[in-house]
Amino acid sequence: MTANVEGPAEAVSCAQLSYSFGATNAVDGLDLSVVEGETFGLLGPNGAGKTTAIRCITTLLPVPAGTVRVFGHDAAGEQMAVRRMLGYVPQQLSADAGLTGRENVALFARVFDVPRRERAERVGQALAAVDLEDAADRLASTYSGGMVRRLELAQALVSAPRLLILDEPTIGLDPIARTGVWDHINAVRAATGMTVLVTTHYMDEADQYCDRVGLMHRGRIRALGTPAELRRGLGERRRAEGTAASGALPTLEDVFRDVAGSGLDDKSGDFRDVRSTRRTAHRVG
Ligand SMILES: Nc1ncnc2c1ncn2[C@@H]1O[C@H](COP(=O)(O)OP(=O)(O)OP(=O)(O)O)[C@@H](O)[C@H]1O
Repeated sequence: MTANVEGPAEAVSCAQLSYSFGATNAVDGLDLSVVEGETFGLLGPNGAGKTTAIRCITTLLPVPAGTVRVFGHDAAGEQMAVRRMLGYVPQQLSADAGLTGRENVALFARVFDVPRRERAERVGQALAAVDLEDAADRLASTYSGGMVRRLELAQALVSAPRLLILDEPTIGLDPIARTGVWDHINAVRAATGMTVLVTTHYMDEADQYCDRVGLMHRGRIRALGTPAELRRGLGERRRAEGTAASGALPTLEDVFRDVAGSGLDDKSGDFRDVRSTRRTAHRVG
């Protein structure tokens, strides 16, 4: 491990991480570095390997090749130390509809070993951080989609993680609910200095909320930088090639299409849409 006397620590470091499902190389030699305190967006088309990489980082999948470190702890050899550092909001529903909001968060507090005498206060603080105090004693089955997402955020925050990992936190939410989720993430971040690693398919969110983004395609990062750097880079390249559209600066979506190329136009997008819609309907219904 390298001594890092100056500057922020590395919150996540993946070196040559690979993970295969049979013949499918889902993650294929991924190098990734997330700096402490930043919000890092992992973008990429369906099937790029984002969720698989995240599951390796959270220790939910093993690390068969390469290394993964979270604040210096090896995900392969120090699983419990890694888990104690992070809060994780997965794509799938993690709240129990048959429990109240408070009971759901209390369950996570127990699982994450929040000391018994601090639990009630910490659960209250986590619910307050996502603006769910008034609804805390209602069954989660009565919550809207946006409230469920905020509840899942409270579950992940109750252990006061140094690193919050969110897999598509705003998928299927209306624009106001999406803004609400981000406002709460950013408020906690401002108060605690927490690092955030997020995947999203919403380029506008990545542009607005992420300090840096990595565009993943076929298992590894193909473009990396601040959203502004990536947009500027594509603009300069197009001007040099003489292919710049008059007046219009490239958007992050243009960068995404440039990196992912024809991969965007295959069948997976349609399947994805269906899956997202179903997932949202399931959440809210
Ligand atoms: N449990 C699994 N069994 C077999 N193949 C899998 C499994 N999970 C993922 N894959 C495959 O691994 C590849 C990467 O999938 P992954 O879910 O990591 O991508 P992703 O970038 O998160 O996609 P999305 O944006 O659609 O969530 C895809 O080809 C996918 O079909």
